[in-house]
Amino acid sequence: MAQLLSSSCSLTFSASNKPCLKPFHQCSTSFSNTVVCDNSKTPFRQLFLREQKPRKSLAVVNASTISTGQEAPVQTSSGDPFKPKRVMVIGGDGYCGWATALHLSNKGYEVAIVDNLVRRLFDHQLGLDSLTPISSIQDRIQCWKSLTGKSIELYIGDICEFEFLSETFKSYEPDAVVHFGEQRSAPYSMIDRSRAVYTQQNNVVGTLNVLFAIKEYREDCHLVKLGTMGEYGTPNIDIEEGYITITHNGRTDTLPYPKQASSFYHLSKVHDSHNIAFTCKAWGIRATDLNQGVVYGVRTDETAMHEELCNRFDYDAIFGTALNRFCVQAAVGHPLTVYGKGGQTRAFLDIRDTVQCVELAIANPANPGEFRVFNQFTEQFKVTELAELVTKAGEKLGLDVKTISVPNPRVELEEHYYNCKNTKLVDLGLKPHFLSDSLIDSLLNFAVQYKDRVDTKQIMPGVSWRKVGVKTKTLTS
Ligand SMILES: O=S([O-])[O-]
Repeated sequence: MAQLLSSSCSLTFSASNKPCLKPFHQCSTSFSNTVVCDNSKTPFRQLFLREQKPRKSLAVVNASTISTGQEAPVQTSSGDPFKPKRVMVIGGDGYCGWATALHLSNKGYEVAIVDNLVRRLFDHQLGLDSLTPISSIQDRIQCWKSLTGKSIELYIGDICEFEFLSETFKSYEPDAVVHFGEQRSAPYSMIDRSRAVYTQQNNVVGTLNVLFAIKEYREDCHLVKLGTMGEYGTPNIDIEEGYITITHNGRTDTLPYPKQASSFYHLSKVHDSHNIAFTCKAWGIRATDLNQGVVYGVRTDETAMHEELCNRFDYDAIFGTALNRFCVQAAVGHPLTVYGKGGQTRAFLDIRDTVQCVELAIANPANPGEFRVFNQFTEQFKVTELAELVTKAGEKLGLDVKTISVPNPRVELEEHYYNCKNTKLVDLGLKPHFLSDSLIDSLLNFAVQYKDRVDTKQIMPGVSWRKVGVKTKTLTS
């Protein structure tokens, strides 16, 4: 069984290859507006907390105010206009999930967070920590309520356990599910066999369970699923939004764009996409796959409202995303670590655009049976370009920023063609926050503010795509 909160960071996986998480939710006591389950046998004392839902209708973003490009208004299966109000955010305690849950709540949606808090557990297991101190999910939600008067319901549990998920669905009755609840790190999935198996089981089974829950209990519910631009790999042709029209031997068809994922994590997202596409066809599920680029930034309008709402900011080699990591490296005088030649081009977006994109997808739902794919990013950069931008911004602040090339732990092209389409979210009304000097300045200042919390041992890559083996690793560097 996993030894939680162990300072020696020893980690054991159960025979089923899952980090041992159970039992996170066994409800027993109910009082006032909260249902609490306390399993005090786990060192990580978990609460299953569900505020009783007020059934009053709230002002919601009106789908009809934003142009969808669709000819007929989106309808429920009974023919009424479909206006989502109740949104379930799976993975709502994570980096993108927390920012999204608050944003949707702020915009007038009723929001429930579903999370098993495993992301916090990964940090304990691997000896990592967010640059920013983050409050417990219970304190975060309480703080939001006292600042805004808005309630967010909370369901703690694992969506891979169908009984938990079905109870949650029946209780909350979502109109839309935003699914961030996956192991989201490529390096994590390449640490060892057990993490590779965990990533694919967790991600693929979790999504499959969500699809079954929608079919069984909420057939009009719109699934907004976080995919990744990494599903496409780096083909030597333009990357379209989900589909490509091909003429072959004189015949033409529009087909799913080829997938060339390059880690067990990215492959889990490819498998998800196939399962979702199939269930849209077979069962009439309505779904949007948001193939998201690399997210940077930390503040959104909502998380900036109070320090207890502060989002996590990962800078380590497992969960840290490129630009955020470079800013922390610059702040503490660690050279920026470019992997290999650094000519890898990727698609990027500001976390303020993540929350905007999800809101747009929800407000403009897919039709029943439709499997939409949106490429969710705003700009493309080479890794070396990002390093140059951070170097320049650092110099302005008086920081001495150096860049080094480290042996590339990944198997990937280090120089390649890359040109991706991203018009669908813009057509729905996305107003991008492009990467500007002022954003990099503020990220750098942010990193400087918290630099005493930086553990430089977390920075260098320790997970190799070629050396991944069957022996369970307790440390990654
Ligand atoms: O919270 S996450 O996505 O690292």
